[in-house]
Amino acid sequence: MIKVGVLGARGRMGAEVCRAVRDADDMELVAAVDQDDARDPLTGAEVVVDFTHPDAVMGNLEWCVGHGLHAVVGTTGFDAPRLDAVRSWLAADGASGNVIIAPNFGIGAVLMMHFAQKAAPFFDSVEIVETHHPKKADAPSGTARRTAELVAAARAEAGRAPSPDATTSGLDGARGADVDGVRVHAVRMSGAVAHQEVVLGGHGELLTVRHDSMDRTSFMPGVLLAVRRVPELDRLTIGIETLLGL
Ligand SMILES: NC(=O)C1=CN([C@@H]2O[C@H](COP(=O)(O)OP(=O)(O)OC[C@H]3O[C@@H](n4cnc5c(N)ncnc54)[C@H](O)[C@@H]3O)[C@@H](O)[C@H]2O)C=CC1
Ligand SMILES: O=C(O)C1=N[C@H](C(=O)O)C[C@H](O)C1
Repeated sequence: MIKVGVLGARGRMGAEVCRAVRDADDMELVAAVDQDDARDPLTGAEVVVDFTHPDAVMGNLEWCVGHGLHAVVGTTGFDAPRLDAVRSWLAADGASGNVIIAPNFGIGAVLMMHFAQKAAPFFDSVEIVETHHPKKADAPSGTARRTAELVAAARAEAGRAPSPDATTSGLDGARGADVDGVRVHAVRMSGAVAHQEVVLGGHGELLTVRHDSMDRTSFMPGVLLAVRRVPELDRLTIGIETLLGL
């Protein structure tokens, strides 16, 4: 049995993870911790899953690495300096745990990102529209940021010029956020869970790659896969693509 602890256990995702771990035949939920709870019960876990808040996750992760625990992190808000900090903790003398940080654990969402990355070099234009529930703290979503980075890298490698855009005047924000030269638009909508469209445009045609998470159970197969595999990974892994053989 894999002993699992959950950080953010009373949140939307954390509560779903607790359910999924309890239902898994090969896992045991040994600690369910939320804000202001002591972290000590997590020391009985082999793998800690974090779905908390971008402001909280770095402190949690440093603590997990310092205690030799493997960590599966779904919390968003990771940029290059944050990832460098995690790498430095993992490289410290005596550090023994591995960490996987994934902006999206939905299998369909990972495939959507992969398909967008594959398509990106073939089109003149690409923009991303993400739609989430209005209680989401960060914008754009971690998934949209990561998709933009992957799409931008694929286009740069193929020698693609930036998406054409003749805008010379406009209201702030009208053209979305610029992530590595890719425009990202964030919609916050009651009734939504997590949705993303990558729109690609070329000669007389548009291709839309779309994914919808209708329910937070959509993330659980990916979370459980990461919990099972994190002990055999090499220090820091970004995304679950490699776990899926992509
Ligand atoms: N990677 C993925 O597939 C997914 C990632 N997310 C991300 O997960 C994060 C959480 O999302 P939700 O569950 O919707 O948020 P939420 O607000 O419902 O839950 C967060 C929970 O974390 C707790 N918390 C805050 N600080 C804490 C701390 N220092 N220690 C322990 N618990 C703490 C809060 O009290 C709350 O119960 C967000 O960053 C979100 O973007 C959400 C869905 C899927
Ligand atoms: O906050 C959410 O809900 C989600 N967050 C992640 C993100 O920011 O990409 C993953 C998914 O989109 C749901």
